[in-house]
Amino acid sequence: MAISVSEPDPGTNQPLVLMFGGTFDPVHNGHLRSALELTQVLPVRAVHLIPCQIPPHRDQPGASAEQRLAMLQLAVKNEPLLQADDRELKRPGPSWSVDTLSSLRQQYGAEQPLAMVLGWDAFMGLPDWSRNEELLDLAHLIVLTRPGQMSDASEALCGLLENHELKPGEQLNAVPFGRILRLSLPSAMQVSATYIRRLLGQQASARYLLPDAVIEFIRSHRLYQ
Ligand SMILES: Nc1ncnc2c1ncn2[C@@H]1O[C@H](COP(=O)(O)OP(=O)(O)OP(=O)(O)O)[C@@H](O)[C@H]1O
Ligand SMILES: O=C(O)c1ccc[n+]([C@@H]2O[C@H](COP(=O)([O-])O)[C@@H](O)[C@H]2O)c1
Repeated sequence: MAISVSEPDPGTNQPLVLMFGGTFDPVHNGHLRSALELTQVLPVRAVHLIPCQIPPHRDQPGASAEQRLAMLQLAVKNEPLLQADDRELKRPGPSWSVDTLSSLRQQYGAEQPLAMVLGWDAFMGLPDWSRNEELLDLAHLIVLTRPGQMSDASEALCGLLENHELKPGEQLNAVPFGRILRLSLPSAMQVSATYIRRLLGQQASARYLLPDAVIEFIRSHRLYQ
């Protein structure tokens, strides 16, 4: 994986805009609690939760794109900083994150500190992502770590961390892009959508792992049976 060489100009210390992408099949409290806690531990003006259209990298989801978006909209209702964002659903073809970050960069301008949030598992796959060498020229990366989940990073990722990891005392929003922050949030959860789909497939309750409104949507649309 090539290392980004651009050095961002000092920014204006504006609060961050976060992109939190996912398949969200379905969205769950691991995603939601993380998104909310990010707004509590960092200066954040908006979190864009963005369901992908055609996952470039995995089996097709059990719920349609429209259903995954609808569940996300129900989940973030009444949380003003969390936005269900349908920009990847409006774009034909695979949802490459680099295109989504370009679109956010265009929307907010060159000076805006922008960060892509991803779990450690997703970060492990970064060397295979489309045009991955452009990502850190567009945004910061916030990598969420969970106890017990950390596998070793490849040589390419170790190199990337060495060159881009935020130094102690540095603020992520002091520059618009180009840094990596590893973060362990206070209530990191083990829950996954795979586990929820498995429970629902066995007619077992998934209550308290995702919002009741999302459970009701799943029930009324007979998803994941
Ligand atoms: N419990 C969790 N806490 C924090 N982040 C999570 C959690 N589960 C997934 N993520 C992260 O959220 C993003 C979207 O994940 P995704 O929609 O694939 O959910 P998932 O639970 O990992 O789904 P699946 O089990 O179907 O792979 C990814 O960056 C992933 O690493
Ligand atoms: O752009 C890519 O090549 C790419 C490859 C794999 C994953 N992603 C994005 O990473 C995010 C998390 O993916 P997932 O599989 O955990 O839902 C989601 O927004 C995907 O679109 C992006």
